[in-house]
Formats: sequence, structure tokens, C-alpha cells
Amino acid sequence: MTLQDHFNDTSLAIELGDLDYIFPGTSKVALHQFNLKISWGTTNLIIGPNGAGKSTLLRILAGKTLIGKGSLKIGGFDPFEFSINRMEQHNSDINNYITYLGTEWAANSVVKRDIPVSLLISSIGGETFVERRNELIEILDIDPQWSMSKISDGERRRVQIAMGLIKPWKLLLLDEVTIDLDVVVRSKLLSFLKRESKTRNCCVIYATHIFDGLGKNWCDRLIHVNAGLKVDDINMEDIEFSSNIDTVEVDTRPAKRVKIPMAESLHPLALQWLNEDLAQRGSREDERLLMARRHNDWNNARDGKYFDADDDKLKDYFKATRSY
Ligand SMILES: Nc1ncnc2c1ncn2[C@@H]1O[C@H](COP(=O)(O)OP(=O)(O)OP(=O)(O)O)[C@@H](O)[C@H]1O
Repeated sequence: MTLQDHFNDTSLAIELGDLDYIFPGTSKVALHQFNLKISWGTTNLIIGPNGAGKSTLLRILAGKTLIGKGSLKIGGFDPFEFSINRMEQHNSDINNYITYLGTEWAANSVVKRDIPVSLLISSIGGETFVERRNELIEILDIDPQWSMSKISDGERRRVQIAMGLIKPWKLLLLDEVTIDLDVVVRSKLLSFLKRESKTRNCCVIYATHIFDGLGKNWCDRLIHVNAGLKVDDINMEDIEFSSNIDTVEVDTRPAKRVKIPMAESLHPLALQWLNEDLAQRGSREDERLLMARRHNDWNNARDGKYFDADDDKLKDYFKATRSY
């Protein structure tokens, strides 16, 4: 199977049947009687409290966790089956088209070393998928001249996301990786993912606790998980936003429909402010010039009599602030 074949793919993205998952060596049932069918070309949210089973589910879908009971098919194939028969039917394995992005990567000390971002990006196919690379650098507002050891957590996360998305994927599993992105970058990223899902007929499954900017314009389906069970599964068409109600209203007949009150949110204001900030900053090159100018001004403005130059002042300061 080539990626091109996927454009005409009529299989389901995901078919999960009666999955029970118990963590090995424990009695913890993390997922119970879990059934799920998801189509290609869709964007899906997984919603649930801490400990509900969202990450466990995504890791299973990513083929990172073997299942003992139940069935799983991705694009019509069992990702854990490696039979000769399957390899005859497929030039390439379905697992090559699955991208999983979790929070683990950014916590890895290796990515805090003094590695140039441009080198990291090239190492995962940046030179092969040049157009995607350039678009993602633009969307995620990355400066390829950054070093991984001298950037903020949010900036490091952007590099992680770019690295994960450069190679075209078919199934994208996102486990709360947007948590430390600013609202502008998050909004641009979500638009990119939405467009990818429609234009490349791929599937995004996104577990998050942040719902800003996730309305009818992004989401096709909401899957609510609690204590390892799927408790709600609703298409966005069956959700209505209304300014005439104060609480969520659920109709179950003839079919489940949910009415959600319009919520007060500072998100549009934050989005506008950060967009203005971005326009003021200009390109990364403009930013570098500004920072160099500020540094120069700072050097020129120093009077040479403060802490770094005047030892007596420094001693007095520490005498005054420490009791020993
Ligand atoms: N290795 C493990 N062994 C035993 N139980 C585990 C293990 N890892 C997670 N659990 C438990 O399994 C349940 C599901 O965990 P999971 O990480 O899937 O939750 P989650 O919905 O992703 O939560 P969060 O929103 O906090 O990320 C939790 O009760 C958790 O304590």
C-alpha cells in the first residue's frame, strides 16, 4: 500500500472491538468493553477526567501497547499481525502511517542538549518533505537557528510537533501535546490538522483537556471516556450551540442530541492580542535584529557601578539580605 492508495481508501480508520486492557502485572482494568469505529477524513476528540484511560487508548491505537483481549484494526488491518500474507498484500506496513505524539518526548533530557533545530528537523526527513517542512516551520513559528538547549518549553514542544508531522501520516494520535503552545500557534496548528484530515483523507484523534478553539469548525466527533469505559460518543452534527440556555441540555429521543450554552471565553481576546504581538515582532530575522539592538543598548547603558562591577556594593547587598 502506498500513501497515494489511501486517498481512495474505503476502509475504516479504526475498528476496536470489545477491548479489555489490564496493565501487565496489575489488576488495573484501564479499558473495559471498549468499542470504537472511526472513519478516515475525520477529526476526533477524546474527552475524560485524569486517569480515564485516554492515553492508554491512544497508545494501544498507536501499536505501542499490545492488547490481550479484543480486536483492533487500523485501515482494515491488525497492526500487530505480521504475516507473510499481509506483506504480500501491502508493500508497506500500516504502522508506517501512524504517528503518535505524546508528552514524553519533551521531557527527554536528550532534546534539551545543544542540538541545532535545523539539524533535528533534517534528521527526520526535513530534506525529503521540503514543502511540508517549510509550512510547519511557518505554522509553528520555529526559528531553525534555535538550539534545543536555549529555548522555552513551548518552543521545544513546537519543534517536537513539527518533527512528528513532517512525514505525511495517515493516522495521527495526539496526547495533549498542545498544552504549552500559545493560542496563535495552537489555532494555526489545529487549522492545519483539519485541512490535512480533509485533503489527504486522514484521521486525527486528539485527547485534550483544553477546548478553546475546538468547536464545530474543528471537531467531527466527541468520544467521552470515564473509568475505562466509553460513556458518550456523539457526532458534531448532533450538537447545537445556543445562546438561549444556561446549562447543557441532552435529548435522547429519537436520537441523542446535545445543546450547549454559548460560553464566556477570553480565548478570542488572547488570540487577537497574540496575533498583534506577532505582527509587531515581524519575521524571525527582524526579531534577531531587534534583540541584537537591545543587547547593544543594554551594554551601552550600563554605568559599570552595579553588582557586576562594584564588589563592595555586592557585599553590602548580601549582608543586608542574609541573616548569617
Ligand atoms: N503502568 C501502569 N500500571 C497500572 N496502572 C496504570 C499504569 N499507567 C496508568 N495506570 C492507570 O490507568 C488508568 C488510565 O491511565 P491513563 O494514563 O490512560 O489516563 P488518562 O485518561 O490519559 O489521564 P490523564 O488525563 O491524567 O492523562 C489510571 O487510573 C492510571 O492510574
